[in-house]
Formats: sequence, C-alpha cells, structure tokens
Amino acid sequence: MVGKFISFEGPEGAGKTSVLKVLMPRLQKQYGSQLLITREPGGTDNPVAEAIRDVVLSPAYPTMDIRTEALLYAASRREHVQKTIKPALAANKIVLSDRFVDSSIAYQGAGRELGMDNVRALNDFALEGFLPDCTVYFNIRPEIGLERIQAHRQNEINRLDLDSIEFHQRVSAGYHQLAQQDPKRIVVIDAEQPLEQVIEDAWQAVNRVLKMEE
Ligand SMILES: Nc1ncnc2c1ncn2[C@@H]1O[C@H](COP(=O)(O)OP(=O)(O)OP(=O)(O)O)[C@@H](O)[C@H]1O
Ligand SMILES: Cc1cn([C@H]2C[C@H](O)[C@@H](COP(=O)(O)O)O2)c(=O)[nH]c1=O
Repeated sequence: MVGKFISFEGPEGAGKTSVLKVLMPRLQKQYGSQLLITREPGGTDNPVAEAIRDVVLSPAYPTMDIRTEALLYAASRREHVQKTIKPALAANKIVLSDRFVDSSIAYQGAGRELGMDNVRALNDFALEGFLPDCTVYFNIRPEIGLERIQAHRQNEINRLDLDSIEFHQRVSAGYHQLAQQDPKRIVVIDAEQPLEQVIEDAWQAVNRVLKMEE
C-alpha cells in the first residue's frame, strides 16, 4: 500500500466527526497501525499545532485580527504537515484528517472575506504544493448544520460557531466554489441524508481512493 492522504471538509455540524467515529474502527480493522486519524486546527501528537489550536479556537479572543487568524491556521498546518502528515505518508500510512487547507480557503478566504486567492497563496507558502489525494466534502446547508449543533452541543461552542449566519453562508459558497474548481480531488457527498447513508457514501469515497493502488 502506498501512503494516501484524505481530508474531510464541510461547514459546522455537517457530520464529519460522527462519520469518522464509525469509519475509524472499520479502517483500523483493515489497516491497523498503518492508519493515522488527525484533525485541524492542531494534529495528532503535534504539540505546536495543538497549542495554536487552543489559541485560535478560544472564545477568549473574540476580537482577534482576521489576518492573524489566517496566519495562525497556516502556521499550525505547516507544523502538522511537516511533523505529522508527511512522515506518516513516507511510512506508507493512510492519513485521514478532519479538515485541512480547504477550511482556510472557505472560512478565512470566503467567510472572513480575506479573498480565496489570498488565503490560497498564504497556504501555498506553508504547504509548498502539498495537497490531499482526496477530499470528501460534506455538503449541507449552513442553517441545518448550525441547527444540529445548537440542538446537541450547547456546552462546547467554539469562537467560529458564534459567527453570523451570513458568515456561514459565505463559507458554504466558498466550499461550493472549491468543489467546482477541483472536481477530481473533491468528492461531494450529501450530508443532509440520514447519518447511516452519509456514513456509507463517505465509506465508498474513502475506499475508492484506498483501493486505487492496492
Ligand atoms: N446525518 C445526520 N443527521 C442528523 N444529525 C446528524 C447527522 N450527522 C451528524 N448529526 C448530528 O449533528 C451534530 C454535529 O455532528 P458532528 O459533530 O459529527 O459534525 P461536524 O461536521 O464534526 O461538526 P463541526 O465541524 O462543527 O465539529 C451531532 O450532534 C451529530 O449527532
Ligand atoms: C482548519 C480550519 C478550521 N477552521 C474552523 C472551522 C471550525 O469552526 C473550527 C474547527 O472546529 P471543528 O470542530 O472541526 O468544526 O475551526 C477555520 O476557520 N479555518 C481552518 O483552516
């Protein structure tokens, strides 16, 4: 098996974490220690990236400058790629990340209106051309995702969950633009379906990539 890097993307409450919880044991059964599940901001066993996560998601800094925020995400991603993702791929592991660079282009570029191309350029500096082999995009109307979060997660709302519906609509439009621009990499699944069906669609998308070079 050759190393593969897959990212999950989508607006708040799209179901990425719920799906990962189910896919993780299935994939572990098949690939054992060759599987690495990670997330952004931050990253598995990556203290620097996790420290940046604590700052960038903290509700303690509601007035953080939006360029500072974009730079922090990119810095955390650089550390994640260099110290966690690339070494795992070099060891032929499968790396599955809950969010990656498309989150920055959609949230900071489109949502915060820094410009998708500007945020892409910032991240090009951090990533030096590195991208996932496949990105599974959980497509959901932002209102539905936010409703799910409000219903289930009253106690763990982060700073971005508190942004306006207009912000989340711009994020969603940004993701749609990304999916149109890169249909070979970004697989769109309907995240408004019942969870069991979303799990199945994500499973198919992941397996399509993993089976390619077996
Ligand atoms: N297909 C679904 N139908 C109904 N409810 C769902 C579905 N998928 C997830 N949920 C519920 O929606 C809430 C948010 O799901 P989850 O945390 O998995 O989303 P997420 O994409 O990881 O969100 P975030 O990026 O904001 O952390 C959870 O309470 C979960 O139980
Ligand atoms: C990687 C990344 C993330 N974000 C935002 C998106 C979410 O609101 C939070 C992450 O928490 P979740 O539980 O995964 O939803 O961070 C962002 O704005 N930009 C990024 O690059």
